[in-house]
Amino acid sequence: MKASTAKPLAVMRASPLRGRVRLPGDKSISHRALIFGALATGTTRIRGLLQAEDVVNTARAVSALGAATEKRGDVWEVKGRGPGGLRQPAAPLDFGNSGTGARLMMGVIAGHPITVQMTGDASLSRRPMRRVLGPLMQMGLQVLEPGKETLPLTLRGTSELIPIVYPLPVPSAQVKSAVLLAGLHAAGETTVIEHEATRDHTERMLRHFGADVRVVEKEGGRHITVRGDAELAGRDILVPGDPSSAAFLVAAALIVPGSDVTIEGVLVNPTRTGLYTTLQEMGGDVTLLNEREEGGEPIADIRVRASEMKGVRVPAERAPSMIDEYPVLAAISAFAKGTTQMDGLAELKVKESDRLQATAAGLEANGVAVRIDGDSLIVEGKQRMKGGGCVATHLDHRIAMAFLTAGLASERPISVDDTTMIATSFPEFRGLMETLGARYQEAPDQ
Ligand SMILES: O=C(O)C1=C[C@@H](OP(=O)(O)O)[C@@H](O)[C@H](O)C1
Ligand SMILES: C=C(OP(=O)(O)O)C(=O)O
Repeated sequence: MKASTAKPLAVMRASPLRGRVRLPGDKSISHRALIFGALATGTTRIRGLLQAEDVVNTARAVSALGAATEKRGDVWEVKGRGPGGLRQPAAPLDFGNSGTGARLMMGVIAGHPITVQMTGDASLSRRPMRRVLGPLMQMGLQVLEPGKETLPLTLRGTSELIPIVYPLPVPSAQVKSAVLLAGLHAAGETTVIEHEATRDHTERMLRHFGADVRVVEKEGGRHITVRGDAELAGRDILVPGDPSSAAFLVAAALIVPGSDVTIEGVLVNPTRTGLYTTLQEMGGDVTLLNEREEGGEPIADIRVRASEMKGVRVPAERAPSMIDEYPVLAAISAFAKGTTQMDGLAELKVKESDRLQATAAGLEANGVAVRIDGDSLIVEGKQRMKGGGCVATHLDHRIAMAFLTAGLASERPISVDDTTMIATSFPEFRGLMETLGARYQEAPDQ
């Protein structure tokens, strides 16, 4: 039996998707704008902040730490506390479903002499925190439940953090960012070394706030250094449209015959655009128009038209630049001609669900030949998807949206067992898809 709060949904076939839309703000940038604003001296004004549950939880957390956040019209204001100025919260901080919120805030808490209990939902409470706690403990953070590596956790920070040089053992922007945020409060220079480029919004935005961030490419790695006497100054931030949310609209337009959709103002930072490169290689008619820069990030309008696609091999080194897009890429690979092989997907196993398993199971339930081989996912594209299956979403928004996208072109309707998690990243998903021509229908509880 499913929990009674689950909201199953079925996809009805779509007429051609057409129109121009603008998407809500990027989730990664939204979290960072709130957090950096809280650390800065003065007020930060954020336009285009994503108003989804993950980001709302981060806003609540920074408020509970003393940095008041307030919405005035379409601008979010954060009253920064200045260096070392966050205070002990009166209650545990609940990060809900959000790995980014929880892990980045661990880096912030590490540098303040406060004791903080952190909690999350069932999905977040299963996700590995050692990857962040390890380096932060080297710097001086204490975990009051020794040996425990999952939420809930109680952390005690210090105003005397020790700077470190930390080679990232996994390609994770969350780990990189947590260590750099702690480094802002350490005595001296903290360096993170990454061998695979992960999203660089922390580096870009810290500079925008006035921090001294140096990036040096050497010995095949990026050495990112921050100085610990940083004093950030409150800034204006404009959050571009989220390319990870745009992915569902782009994928839908590619597979529904006759579609022609333009999505305006999408972030096209090269550390985020692996999916778009891949879709172009598959023969997808995806064009970036009107490329420009806004608020230190590259953005563009994305035009996409329904296309016949062919299977490709997606190299492992591309994974960090499209890590959240594999469920939807795998789902629409079924509509391509031939095999699509996606390599280097180990990190997919530790997201909101084990996305490697959940994606493969969802495809199988809908008549697609798929297999997992080590860290690779291999989908046999037959230019069609039978459909008719119900997909188990495991508290994972991207699994839900991936199959609510594929179902727009499947032969029989696809349903998902729960849609509530979509609100964590993209509450407007259904409304926007319907504006373009998609149709969904509440499905009976499974
Ligand atoms: O830093 C970020 O904003 C994010 C980094 C990625 O996670 P990892 O750092 O675990 O790869 C990504 O999956 C997540 O959606 C957002
Ligand atoms: C992995 C994701 O987010 P987070 O790690 O912040 O929960 C995601 O949005 O796909």
